[in-house]
This record gives sequence, C-alpha cells and structure tokens, in this order.
Amino acid sequence: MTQKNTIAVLGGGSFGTAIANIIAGNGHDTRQWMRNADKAAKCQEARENSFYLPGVPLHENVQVTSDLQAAVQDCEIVFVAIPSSSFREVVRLSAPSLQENCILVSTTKGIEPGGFKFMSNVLHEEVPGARVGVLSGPNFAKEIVANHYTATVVASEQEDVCRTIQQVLHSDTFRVYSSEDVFGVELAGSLKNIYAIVTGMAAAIGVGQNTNSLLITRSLAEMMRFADALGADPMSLIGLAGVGDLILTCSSDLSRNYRVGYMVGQGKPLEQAIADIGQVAEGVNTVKLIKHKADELGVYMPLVSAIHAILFEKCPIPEVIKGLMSGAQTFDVAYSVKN
Ligand SMILES: NC(=O)c1ccc[n+]([C@@H]2O[C@H](COP(=O)([O-])OP(=O)(O)OC[C@H]3O[C@@H](n4cnc5c(N)ncnc54)[C@H](O)[C@@H]3O)[C@@H](O)[C@H]2O)c1
Ligand SMILES: O=P(O)(O)OC[C@H](O)CO
Repeated sequence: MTQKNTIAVLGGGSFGTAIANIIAGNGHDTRQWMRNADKAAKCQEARENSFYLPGVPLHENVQVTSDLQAAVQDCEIVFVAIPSSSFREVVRLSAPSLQENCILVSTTKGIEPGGFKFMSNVLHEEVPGARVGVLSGPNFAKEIVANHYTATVVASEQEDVCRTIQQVLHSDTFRVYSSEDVFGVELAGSLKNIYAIVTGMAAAIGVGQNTNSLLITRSLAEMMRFADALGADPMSLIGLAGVGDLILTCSSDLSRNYRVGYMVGQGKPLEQAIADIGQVAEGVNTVKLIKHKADELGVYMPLVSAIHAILFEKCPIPEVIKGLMSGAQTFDVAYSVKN
C-alpha cells in the first residue's frame, strides 16, 4: 500500500471523528460518513463536529459526507465506528460499493443485540472474503483529540492488516500495538463496559478506594474466566484492550458507561440515564447478553449477575451488595475456572 491512502470512517460520533482526525493528520485523504445530511453539511462547512466534539477543529484532509456510497468508493481502508445496534445495517448498505480487497476495521465495543455476534463476525458475514481488523484499547475520544499520549491495539488474523493499520494510525501521540487474537480483543472491549457501569454505580453510593480496587480486580477475574470458557486467550485480557481499558473506563466520568452506572446509583431510572447521556453506552445491552451466555455456559460471574439484577430485575442495590459480600469465598487466582 502506498504512503497516502483514501480512507473512510463510517460514523459521525465522537470516536469516528477522533479516528478521522488521526488518519487525516497522517496525510491520508479521509472521508467521514454520517447518516444525517444536515449534520454532515454543518460539520463540513464549520470544520468542526459540534454535536459530539465541540471546539475540536476537523483536519483539512477530512471530507464529511452523508453519501455512503461516495464515502466508501475507491477506499483502501474503511473504519466502522457505528454502535453495535446499527453496525450490520450500515455495513450491509456500504457493501456493494466497497473496493475489492479493502480492509475493514471495527472500532465498536459491543455485541450485536439478539444474538452473540461480535463486529468482526458481522463484517465477515456481510462482506465475505473481507480483510478484517478490530481496534480496541483505552481510548477516550476527547483525550485523543486533545493529543494526550494514547495507545491502542489492532487485532487481525492477517499480519499485513495489522501492519497497515499501525502505519495509518501511528503518530507522535498515538501508538498502535498488534495482536492476532481478534476474539479476545473484541471480547475485552465489550466486557469492560459492564464493569464501568458497576464502578460508576459504586462511586455514586460513595464507596472508598478499597472497594474500587476490589471491583476492578474481580472484574478482571470475571473477564478472564469468561474469555477462557469461550476459547479466547485469557492473556489478551491483561493487555491494553483488556485491563488497560478496564482501568480507564472504570475510573473516569468521561466514560458513558460509568456515567450510566453513576446515575442509576443516584436513583435515576435506567431509561432516563441512557436518555440523559445522549450517546451510546454499549454496556447496557452487553450486560443482558453476557448474563445470558454466562448462565448458559455455567460461568461464575457474580458482578455481571449483580448488575443485571439491579438494572433489569429491580433488585435494590443494598440487597445485591449484601449478596455479593456473603457469597462463597474462593481462591484469589485471576482466571481459574474454579474461582
Ligand atoms: N467515544 C469513545 O471514546 C470510544 C472509544 C473507543 C471505542 N468507542 C466505540 O465506538 C463506537 C461508537 O462510539 P462513539 O463514541 O462514536 O458513539 P457516539 O454515541 O458518540 O456516536 C455514535 C454515532 O453513530 C451514529 N449512528 C447511530 N445509529 C446509526 C445508524 N443506524 N446509521 C448511521 N449512523 C448511526 C450516531 O448518529 C452517531 O453519530 C461504540 O461502540 C464505542 O464503544 C468509543
Ligand atoms: O464512554 P465509554 O464508556 O463508551 O468508553 C469509551 C471507550 O471505550 C474508552 O476506551
């Protein structure tokens, strides 16, 4: 692939905009697609995505459009930054216009509702024979565009896909590690959102640092146990896309998932909390899917059960905490399936 590529980013939200700016800053012709024609025109003209990242200038190499076919045509690489609930629909619409052999990269940290499919599965199903990668790591869009030193992980079964994405995204402030474990990286990015809801809720009820450490560590144990049961490499969970993103998302109100948990912890109904955020919080749907899968496989995930009980079974928070603290005391081994 040449030094200068034509690259599309599908998604007009905060992460799509951050990724588009990184790519454009590296000299690539970058097209950002958003479905709303009015918003696209406003962003293109104002050179700013005031809806999601106000005050951040769009790089001059970014062209914003609401024409999906025009956006992806002749692109060597297409990044998809669309929430998991609409991911398939957008990929399906773009598929007929994709250049043969183009690389498709998901940045989405979620599982498709109504099943147990990850975004790489959706890409393979909708674009058979596609060269697929996934991008995941401790990456708040707001901090990326503020040029805070940041790292992420690209995972693909094809080494050249990883190398290409590393070249396209790497900058003085953005570093990209590679992995072969697509499933582990995607699973990690989706699971950590659940625990951000848990720690956000814990913060709202005023827990101390002992509790915070307890929650994050036992969240990691659950993540590794679940990964192990599903055949992912548990070691992927102790990298940037796993524990890195877990620490980030569980420690900051920049996280939408953390903020959902915080609001519910303050007594706000879940639907109201989601509406107040006004952006995607993937963890809410992920809790349901993981609880279902963990029950089906018999994987012990007490924190997932607890947050599910609070969000969807109307269980009072103090009762759920009591249940967690009185549960059987087991080994302190991170991902032992006995644990
Ligand atoms: N924001 C971050 O810091 C960040 C970092 C890494 C990964 N991610 C992941 O990236 C994905 C996107 O996150 P985001 O932060 O950009 O979300 P966002 O809520 O800021 O934006 C989502 C965008 O998707 C668009 N959208 C929703 N449904 C659509 C549809 N049917 N067709 C076309 N567009 C549609 C929305 O209009 C919006 O522009 C999520 O899975 C998230 O977990 C986010
Ligand atoms: O705002 P959240 O909770 O979706 O988290 C954003 C990113 O996933 C952080 O890496």
